[in-house]
Amino acid sequence: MKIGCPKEIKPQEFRVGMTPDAAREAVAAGHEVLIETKAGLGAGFTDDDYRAAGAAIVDTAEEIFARADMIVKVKEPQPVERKRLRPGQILFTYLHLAPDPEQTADLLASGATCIAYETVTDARGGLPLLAPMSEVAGRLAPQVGAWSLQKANGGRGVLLGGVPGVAPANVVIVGGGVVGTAAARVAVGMGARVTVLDRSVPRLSYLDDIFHGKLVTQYSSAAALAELARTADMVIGAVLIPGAAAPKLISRAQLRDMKPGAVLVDVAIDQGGCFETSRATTHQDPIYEVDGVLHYCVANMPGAVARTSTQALGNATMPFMLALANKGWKKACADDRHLLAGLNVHAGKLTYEAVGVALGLPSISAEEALKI
Ligand SMILES: NC(=O)C1=CN([C@@H]2O[C@H](COP(=O)(O)OP(=O)(O)OC[C@H]3O[C@@H](n4cnc5c(N)ncnc54)[C@H](O)[C@@H]3O)[C@@H](O)[C@H]2O)C=CC1
Ligand SMILES: CC(=O)C(=O)O
Ligand SMILES: [Mg+2]
Repeated sequence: MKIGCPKEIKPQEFRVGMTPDAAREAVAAGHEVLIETKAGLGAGFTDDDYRAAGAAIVDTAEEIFARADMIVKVKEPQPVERKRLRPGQILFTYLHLAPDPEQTADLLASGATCIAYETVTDARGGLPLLAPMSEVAGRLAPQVGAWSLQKANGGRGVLLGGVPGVAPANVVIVGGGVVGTAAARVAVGMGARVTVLDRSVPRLSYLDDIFHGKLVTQYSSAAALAELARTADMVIGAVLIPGAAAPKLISRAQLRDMKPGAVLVDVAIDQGGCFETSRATTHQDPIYEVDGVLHYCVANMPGAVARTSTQALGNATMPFMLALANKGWKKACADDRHLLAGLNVHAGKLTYEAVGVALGLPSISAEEALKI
C-alpha cells in the first residue's frame, strides 16, 4: 500500500502523523511511504531522517493526497485537505466530528473511509489513540492555566502553590479520566488545592487511592460543580462521552458568581467544550475573557510540545497503521472490533451513532459498513 503523510496545516500545529520509526516499520512490511517535505521539522525530524527510514520525500501535499491509498495525519483535515480526499482512500487521524458539521459534510461527500483516532477503543474500556495526547494535554492544563492566572495575561494574579503564610489556589478538575488525572498530578505537584469531579464512582475511588489524600474527590452533580466554581481560581474541563458533543457543565450565568480573573481551561473543546461560553482558540491567541473570567480553549494543546507528542502518538498509532496497511481497512477492522470502533465515515455514510445524534444525521453501524 502507498501510505502518505502530509505536513500539518492547522495553525501552530507542529506534530506530524508518522515518525521516522513508523515509516521504517511500514517500509519493512513492504509498503511505500510518502512524506511531504519538511512535514517532520516541527517535531525535530528532517527529510533525511525519513529518507534513511526508506520513505520517499514528496514536494507537495497535493501529490501525497493524489498518490496515497491511506493518509496518516494528526489533526482533522482542513477544508483544502478535505477537497483532496477521494472514494476508496483511507484517512487515519483525529476527526472530532460531533461539534463539526462542515467537516462531517465534506467527509461524507468525499466518499473516503475515515477512521478517527479518538474513538478507537481497547479491551479495558480505554481510548488508546486519544490517551497519549490526553496525557500531554492534561499535564499542560495546569501549566497554561497558571500562566493565564498571571496578572499580565489578565488573570487574578494568584500563584498556584501560594507561599508560606498565603493559601494556595483552588483548582477544580471536571472529569477524572486520562486528562483529569494527568492534570491533577501536575496541579498537586505545583502545590494547588485540587478537587476532581467525575460521574464514575469507581474512577473517584481510584483517584482517591492513588493520590493518598493529596486531593479531594467529589461526585459530579450540577450543584457540587456550581458550588466549587464559585471559589475556584482555575477550573479544568476534562469530561468526555466518547464521540459525542461535550455536555455544557458551567453556564454563562454562573460566570458572574466566579472570582474575577479566574480561568477556565477547557481541554474538552475538541468535542465542543464543556463550558457554555467556550469557543476554540489557537496557540497564537489562546485566551479570551467573558464576564471577567478567562477562557483557554486551544483544541490542539499537544501541538505546543510537538516532539514529545509526535513520539507518544506515533507509538500508539503504529500497530493500527500497520494493520490497516497490511490487511486493508476492511479486514483490519473486521479482525479487530476496537479498530472498527474508530470508523466514523465510509463511502458517504456516517458510521458512528453518537456523531449522528450530535449532528441530527442518520448513521449506520460500523458492522454494516463492512458490507459496503
Ligand atoms: N484540547 C486538546 O488539545 C485535547 C483535548 N482532549 C480532550 O479531552 C477530553 C477528555 O479526554 P480523556 O481524559 O482522554 O477522556 P476519558 O474518557 O479518559 O475521561 C473522561 C472522564 O469524564 C467523565 N465524565 C463524563 N461526564 C462527566 C460529567 N458530567 N462530570 C464529570 N465527569 C464526567 C468520565 O466518567 C471520564 O472519567 C476529550 O474531549 C478529549 O478529546 C484530549 C487531548 C488533547
Ligand atoms: C486529541 C486531539 O485532538 C489533539 O491531540 O489535538
Ligand atoms: Mg483536538
